[in-house]
Amino acid sequence: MPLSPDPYAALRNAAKYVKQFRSKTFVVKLGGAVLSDPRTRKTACEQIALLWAFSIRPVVVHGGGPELDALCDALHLPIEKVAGRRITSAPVLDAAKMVLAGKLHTDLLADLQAAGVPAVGLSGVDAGLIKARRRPPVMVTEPGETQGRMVDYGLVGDIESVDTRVVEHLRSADYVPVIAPLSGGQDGAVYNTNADTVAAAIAAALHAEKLFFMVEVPGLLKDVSDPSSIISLATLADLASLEAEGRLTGGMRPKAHAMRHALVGGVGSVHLVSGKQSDALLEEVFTNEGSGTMVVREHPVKHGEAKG
Ligand SMILES: Nc1ncnc2c1ncn2[C@@H]1O[C@H](COP(=O)(O)OP(=O)(O)O)[C@@H](O)[C@H]1O
Ligand SMILES: CC(=O)N[C@@H](CCC(=O)OP(=O)(O)O)C(=O)O
Repeated sequence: MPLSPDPYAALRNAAKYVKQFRSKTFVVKLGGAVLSDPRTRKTACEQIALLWAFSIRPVVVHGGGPELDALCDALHLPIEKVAGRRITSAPVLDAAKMVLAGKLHTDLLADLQAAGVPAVGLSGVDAGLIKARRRPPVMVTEPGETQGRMVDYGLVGDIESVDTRVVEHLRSADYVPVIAPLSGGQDGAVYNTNADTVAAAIAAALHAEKLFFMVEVPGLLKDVSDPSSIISLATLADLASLEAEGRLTGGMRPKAHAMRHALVGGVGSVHLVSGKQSDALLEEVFTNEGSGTMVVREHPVKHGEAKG
């Protein structure tokens, strides 16, 4: 529901949340679908700028899957994803570096800067921020399949540790870190790591108040083909049921895993909001009803309590 049409009532209501979230850390993960359209990217940056203006401390993590698909296509490299994660050969990893720590990353920094956010770009490789090891071949069962199959993801990194010192250093000087989903391994290795996984690990390591995923859809859907089937509030148990029923497919699978990781790791709540609908992030933060899906560990918000 949008803000109240009475501007003073809206202001009073929003002020409650501004006070509650002042100095709190919000990790905002921008998905590829939001980033690949310059208009939605700009709108997302403007919303992040408003959080920043209200003394909320954002840390941005970005994806870039669709832009990487486009480069792989142009370079005649195969695009293979299993359970929402990319099989990454050496040439695909090179393409990932070009997109995720190159063009897309720089364009996002420029938009954040234009919106008034003092953004500084990093990847997980910088100052050992994200250390990973190569994912060994794993058994994966896709929704609808009865039997799993062994998948070798190639140069995909499973996160082993997060060293937030460089992030804290930037934040202590009032910069906003913007993190690309690459990770560093032993002996100078670089790995491709899913951006949802990175966002969850960063949010947990920073003890973030909230983690937001800005996505193409309005929120978590009971039926992915029906945008009106949005679930406003879910617990981890609800998420597990949806997964068991095969209702989470494609990119929502690593996201579900990431949500679980963040909440178990101590993040207060995880939110899935539209990156396409203007102001959906602000609505989720500053209104009682919110706009998307709020996921909490176990206890549903008490009846009548606000979502914000
Ligand atoms: N139950 C579900 N609810 C919402 N989205 C879902 C669901 N199951 C699958 N999806 C898909 O997951 C997508 C989000 O994952 P992904 O494409 O990886 O996002 P991004 O790269 O933008 O972070 C949605 O756009 C939607 O197509
Ligand atoms: C291992 C793996 O899947 N890495 C992802 C990294 C980018 C990403 O996660 O982008 P989105 O958030 O837009 O999906 C990839 O190569 O697509």
